[in-house]
Amino acid sequence: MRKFEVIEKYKHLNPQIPKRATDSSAGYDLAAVEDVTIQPNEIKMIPTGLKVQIPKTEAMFIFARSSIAIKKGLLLSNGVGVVDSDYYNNESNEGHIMVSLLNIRDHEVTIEKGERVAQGIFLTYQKTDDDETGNVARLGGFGSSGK
Ligand SMILES: O=c1ccn([C@H]2C[C@H](O)[C@@H](COP(=O)(O)OP(=O)(O)OP(=O)(O)O)O2)c(=O)[nH]1
Repeated sequence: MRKFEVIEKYKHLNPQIPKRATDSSAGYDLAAVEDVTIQPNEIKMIPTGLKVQIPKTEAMFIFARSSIAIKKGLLLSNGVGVVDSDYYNNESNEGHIMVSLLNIRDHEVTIEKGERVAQGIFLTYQKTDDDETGNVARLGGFGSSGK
């Protein structure tokens, strides 16, 4: 199953289900679910109001949209985001997909509700021959696996 869904507590804001721009576009455009203002040199997490079901053998990678960097001076602060399949419905934030942006301009920049800030691409990943991770389950959201 590969499917975007709305996070319960954001239903009233009516988040857009991501779409691809053309038939050959690889990325599903991810939009902000509410207005967010980012100060110079500040990193802000942009809520999408969405979660995503992903097959176990895949992850969704969050890549930049070129236009957001060129027009607004916003970069993905983490380079590329990785959304793991077991992030979906985790107990701390239900699997909320966030886009982490850094403002490199010398003035504040506002992202408006519905503005597309990044793109999600589904890719398969490989395991090493001697991988022994086994059945370790994710408990929470960001940073939880290292706690
Ligand atoms: O841009 C991002 C990056 C991550 N995530 C979510 C999905 C991912 O499954 C989870 C954990 O991300 P990651 O593994 O990159 O963070 P970590 O700092 O290594 O935390 P953890 O210990 O939870 O893996 O956070 C996002 O929503 N957006």
